[in-house]
Amino acid sequence: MDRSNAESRVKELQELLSRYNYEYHVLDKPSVPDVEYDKLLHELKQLEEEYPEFLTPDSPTQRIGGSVLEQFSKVNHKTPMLSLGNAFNEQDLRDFDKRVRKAVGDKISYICELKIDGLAVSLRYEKGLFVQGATRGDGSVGEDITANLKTIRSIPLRLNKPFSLEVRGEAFMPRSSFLQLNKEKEEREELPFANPRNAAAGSLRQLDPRIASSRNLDLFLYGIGELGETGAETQSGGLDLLSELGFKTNKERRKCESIEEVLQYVEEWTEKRAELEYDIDGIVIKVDSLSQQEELGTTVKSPRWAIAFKFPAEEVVT
Ligand SMILES: NC(=O)c1cc2c(N)ncc(C(N)=O)c2s1
Repeated sequence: MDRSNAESRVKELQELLSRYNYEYHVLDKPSVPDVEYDKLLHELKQLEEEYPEFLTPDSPTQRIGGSVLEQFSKVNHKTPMLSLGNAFNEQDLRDFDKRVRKAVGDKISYICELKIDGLAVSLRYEKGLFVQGATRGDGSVGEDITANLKTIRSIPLRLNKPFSLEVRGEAFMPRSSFLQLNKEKEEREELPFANPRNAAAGSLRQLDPRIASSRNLDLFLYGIGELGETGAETQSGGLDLLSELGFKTNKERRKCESIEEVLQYVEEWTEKRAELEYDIDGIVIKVDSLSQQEELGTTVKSPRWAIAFKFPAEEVVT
């Protein structure tokens, strides 16, 4: 194949494989069998080896970086990654609703989202390209785990629009992967992980991205830093925008027009959370309007416009 054909074939394969990857890992609706994906990926790897000038950092072949890191460098979060205030029962939620109404009046809508039991991370994109990913750390300073996050196939290496923004989400390990990993650990007489959250945290803290890549991690995005730039007016609109940009968001979210509807949603998921393929440790309830969120503001450590209902800890069967 001559150079100019190689260049257009590389571009065609990068587009095609990014789309197939998106269909499989974000939409969970693959349009081609794995063997087709692997064949095309192999062809792209060969062409990029033969013509390295056509290799780009966002190519589907660049998910697993080469080097093993000595240590993680530090990342200062532009906007702090706050923690959430907790609610443990119906009265706590009613008190939250009262506080919100007192501050911004009675015209409010809430959005309820599943609280993923994983590790909070932030991803930074510049002109649409994934450039850096970090752990929450202490909320202001986290660890640079870009190489490990690149191995999570549902994270787009390039957005559908050349936006520069920071997004937040929860990295997690699906329960099936957790059970498989512990089975392999026990076979190797290694100490198993206590739960999927520890397994996800331990995997993202590996200095060798090849190990992180083997752990089948995933990520749900739920927040956009500096929302204003993107024109979203509500949290639910922000989630729709994240989906449009190619991110994986959790589809179980629900708009609630009253605290009664919030309580219903909490009740529903208290019952059926075991049906999910991943662990959740509660429900996050947020005031949907971003201008009302601004009005409510934050305390030093958590937003006044959101609260986490925590499920009662499950009795550990010994
Ligand atoms: N600490 C936080 O602010 C959050 C933590 C989490 C979490 N673990 N899962 C889901 C959400 C969400 N959908 O907003 C949030 S928000």
